[in-house]
Amino acid sequence: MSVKTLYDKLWDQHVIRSEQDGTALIYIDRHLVHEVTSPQAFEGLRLAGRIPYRLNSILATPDHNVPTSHREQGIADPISRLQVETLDQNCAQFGITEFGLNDLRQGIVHVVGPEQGATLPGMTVVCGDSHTSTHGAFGALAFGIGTSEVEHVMATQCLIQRKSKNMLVKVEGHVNPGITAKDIVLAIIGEIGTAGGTGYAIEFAGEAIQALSMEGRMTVCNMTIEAGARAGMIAVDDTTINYLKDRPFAPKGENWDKAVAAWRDLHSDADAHFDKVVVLEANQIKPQVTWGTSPEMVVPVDANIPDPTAESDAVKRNGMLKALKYMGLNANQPVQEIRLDRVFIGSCTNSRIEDLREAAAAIKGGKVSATVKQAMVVPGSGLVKQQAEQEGLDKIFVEAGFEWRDPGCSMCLAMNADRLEAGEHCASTSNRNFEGRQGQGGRTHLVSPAMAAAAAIAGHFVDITAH
Ligand SMILES: CC(C)[C@H](C(=O)O)[C@@H](O)C(=O)O
Ligand code: SF4
Repeated sequence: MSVKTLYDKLWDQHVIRSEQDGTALIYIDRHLVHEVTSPQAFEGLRLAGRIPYRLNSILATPDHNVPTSHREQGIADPISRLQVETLDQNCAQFGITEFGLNDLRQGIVHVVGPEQGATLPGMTVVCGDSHTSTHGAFGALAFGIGTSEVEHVMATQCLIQRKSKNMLVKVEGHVNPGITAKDIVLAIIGEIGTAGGTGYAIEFAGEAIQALSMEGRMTVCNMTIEAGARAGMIAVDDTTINYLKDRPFAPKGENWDKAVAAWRDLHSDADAHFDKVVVLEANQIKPQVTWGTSPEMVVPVDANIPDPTAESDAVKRNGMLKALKYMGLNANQPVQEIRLDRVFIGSCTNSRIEDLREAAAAIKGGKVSATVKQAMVVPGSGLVKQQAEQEGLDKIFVEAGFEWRDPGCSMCLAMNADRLEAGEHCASTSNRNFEGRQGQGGRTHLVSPAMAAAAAIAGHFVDITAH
């Protein structure tokens, strides 16, 4: 038997046909759908008189355009309302399972899929959304697709792809207390850059990755796309299997046992070849804060903002100057001096139960600083929200002065009512800090949930690992 990487195995198990020119037709097991990238796909099906090939492979939920408060009043913005209603109508017409706005199971599609056990090891998982890489945490081949591909998958259950190269990112040893999956992935992106993974499928491995919970692994794989790779993945182990047991969509009884036996092979073989290998030492990773307008513009919280004059590459130097201008920051300024106007804890990167526990723990009885206009916590799904309330986390947040919202993408991107005003600085647990991402002129700093919560209390960034 030939020696394979995890990616090779997943690929080989799904290829239907390969062509001489490198293109291949692959089979898709799971198709997740949200309201933004599906309307034209459904319209295309209708116009061609087609129906979805395998209905039970599809799971839909609205997330980007949903309001995160006063849901009983419906959706005020007409464009958002139309998007969400269109998804409802399409799902009803084609017979697709949808967790609608008022369903307890509704939430961000990348939180909902795994939570339901709809994302399983060994699957190919697609969604018209770049953060589909999240699902690779389960030893699945998961990647985002465009709207025309959404239609193609619905009609045929297949997709035309080219195989990527193999890249291994190994995080060796153990992280220090207070360092989370978010810090690990930001440090990786700081190291390899936002184009570092272009053309590769990345496998994350090493002791520090194995030590992560499924929530943490999802945070890491979620940001693979920010490192330039469409798919990121982590080998299956007991953590994966224990997480999935008894989830609604997971196999049961004898089928579960058979599935687990097959899943145990979902790891790279000992001598598997990777085209590129990057190694990080976990104990060198500090709490990370982005200072610029790209996730690679990241530094440890105890550092100063980099000085463009020290950068020899002219393209990079100009990028840094432009970012500093947009962010209203100066070279060499200590990161901990950055004052925050808003704090957002949520998004498909960091809105799972463990993230909320970490954020609540970092509050330590404090109150949101008077200089912070708004601090909000947006759970990733209705079920995460319910779990958090059962644990009393909502009370910790509300007593400290945070707003406790309903699930959705919320302030991760300005596609709903939650957004930044021009010039505002936001400590955000999301994954993108591009210009205008959280609202026109808004300034995003990507951090972990614990770092965001601590910054809300202090009014500026603080090193949560300092004694
Ligand atoms: C709206 C959607 C297509 C988009 C994506 O693909 O990622 C969004 O989720 C984002 O995070 O920018
Ligand atoms: S939470 Fe943010 S990153 Fe995730 S799917 Fe929604 S908009 Fe995209």
